[in-house]
Amino acid sequence: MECGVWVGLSTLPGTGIGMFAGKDFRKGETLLDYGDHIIPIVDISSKFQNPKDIDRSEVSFLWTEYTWNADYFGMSRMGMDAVEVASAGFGAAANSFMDFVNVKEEDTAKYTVPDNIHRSRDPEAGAFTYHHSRGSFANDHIRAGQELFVSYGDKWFKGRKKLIGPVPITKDHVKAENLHVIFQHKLLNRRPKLKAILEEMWHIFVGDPEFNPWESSLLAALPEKDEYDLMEQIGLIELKRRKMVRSQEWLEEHAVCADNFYFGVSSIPKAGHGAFAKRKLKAGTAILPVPLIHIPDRSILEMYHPSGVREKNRQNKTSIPEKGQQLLVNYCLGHANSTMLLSPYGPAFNLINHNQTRVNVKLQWALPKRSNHFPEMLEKDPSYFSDIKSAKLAMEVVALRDIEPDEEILLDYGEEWEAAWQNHVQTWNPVPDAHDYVSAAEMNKRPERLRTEFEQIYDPYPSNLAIVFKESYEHNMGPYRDTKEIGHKNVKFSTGDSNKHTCEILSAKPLYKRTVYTAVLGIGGEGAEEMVLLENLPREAFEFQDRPHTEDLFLPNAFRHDIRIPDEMFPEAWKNNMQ
Ligand SMILES: C[S@@+](CC[C@H](N)C(=O)[O-])C[C@H]1O[C@@H](n2cnc3c(N)ncnc32)[C@H](O)[C@@H]1O
Repeated sequence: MECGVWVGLSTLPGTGIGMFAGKDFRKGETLLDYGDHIIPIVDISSKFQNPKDIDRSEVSFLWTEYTWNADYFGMSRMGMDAVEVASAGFGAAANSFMDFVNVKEEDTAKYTVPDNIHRSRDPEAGAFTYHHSRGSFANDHIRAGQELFVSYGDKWFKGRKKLIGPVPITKDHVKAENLHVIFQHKLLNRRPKLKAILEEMWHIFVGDPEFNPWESSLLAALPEKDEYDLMEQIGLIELKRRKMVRSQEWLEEHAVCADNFYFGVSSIPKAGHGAFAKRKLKAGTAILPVPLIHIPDRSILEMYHPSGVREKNRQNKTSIPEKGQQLLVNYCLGHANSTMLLSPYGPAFNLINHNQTRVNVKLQWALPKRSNHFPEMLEKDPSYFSDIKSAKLAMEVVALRDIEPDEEILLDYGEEWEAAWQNHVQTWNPVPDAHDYVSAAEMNKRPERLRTEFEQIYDPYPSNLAIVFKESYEHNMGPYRDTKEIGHKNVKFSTGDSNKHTCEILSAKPLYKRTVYTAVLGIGGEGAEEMVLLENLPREAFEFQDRPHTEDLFLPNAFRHDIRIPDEMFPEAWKNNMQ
């Protein structure tokens, strides 16, 4: 069967699912016809400051093991507190093995607002993410069957030794092989250089005060006992590489293809982006793996203003959600009678839209032989899942009928979702000031001259916008190096990004057929900032930024509803919330 990327059990024992190449890829080639869908999870840490949550001793949120820091995507300024990013697809579902990384993930995502959706007229505003298509590429020549490994970075593995044990990090395999050579051929053969070698070993084992053989990522890189002869012949790297390959037959039986779709704007007006069939898909076949992160208590996704949380902490009151729910809710699977939500973290599922008349796919629990799905979990109470620190559930998307190439993939999200959506559209009204709203992304495309602080008094920008100075500009160019420190002041807002600075435009003047600006920048951290006056700055040195909590996903009237799991497949044991 033709398939570029498969999802099945990883070749790394005990690590759940992995992703596999279904064909050869040249270095630089794109792995899938769609990138990761990017969903921000905002201010989630403020949940942990909530007395109600502290009472519950430990709040478990498994996504934190899979998310990315929003700094990578320039999204950290969205919230008041930390912003994490769910990068469903390679960013969350691929394993990492540092000496064998063969996939490069883009560190940016695309930003588009399809169908010109605007909060002044469209009930769809803020109901889906505008960040998408984070691509992944082969960073080496990849052969069919090889497991695909992304880089989590050495730091990630070092920080998780207690949780997952020692895992070899960068260069550990070369070091481990050298260690073996030293033992076998130099020390054991008692060559005259014994002293130097012993010193080297001493350094490796004893010189490092942190060294503990059971925690050593280097020793973890050594092969199994019966593999030493083979290592002698082909080397440790090649030995390991051969173990990270699945045959085509294995993949067809034990994995599900993740390469059946491409990305596009939905055929449903204003529904956002969608998934489209890349090839003919046969009725009754599993056409997409859906690995799931369990969220035993959906209240973790209630969203509120962090200052509101602090205020409530002081008064020792339980929290009342002030800002609705995280956008992630719209991408989760749930049931009316349960606090449990399941959040898909593999590729493409987050793109699938709802339709009841054109529905062509359904969900089913995954077959354990071709996923990381443990049916016994369906017998447990939701509270049991709080202590489960790795994903153990999976579904599959199954074609209900033959699906032709280019057809949009559509799922029935359930009666309750449909009713909630109809009600939302019928009762929706724009928020006050919606007509004035222009997003920073839109504003940054406009070529017009920036308004000075004085001009903004009588002709203000929409209140969601701030102008910031980009430090990257400072590094690249610099006709204005002539800076003057002019004092300190309290910051108006945090740019949420150490490379961007708050600024005020004092004046604009023409210089060699272009406009240049004089601006005061605030440089420094929280609280008081150092003020610096810069002159002759071009427009490229500035950008508009959305102030925290102003983007569409924070709209109090944005639609929020989980996708409903059909009654017939929802476990009785999970029904802890009978209304
Ligand atoms: C799982 S996402 C589907 C992908 C989404 N279109 C996107 O661009 O990210 C679910 C969200 O898509 C939108 N959506 C899906 N089906 C829709 C429909 N039939 N009509 C309107 N909006 C829809 C809603 O905003 C919903 O909350």
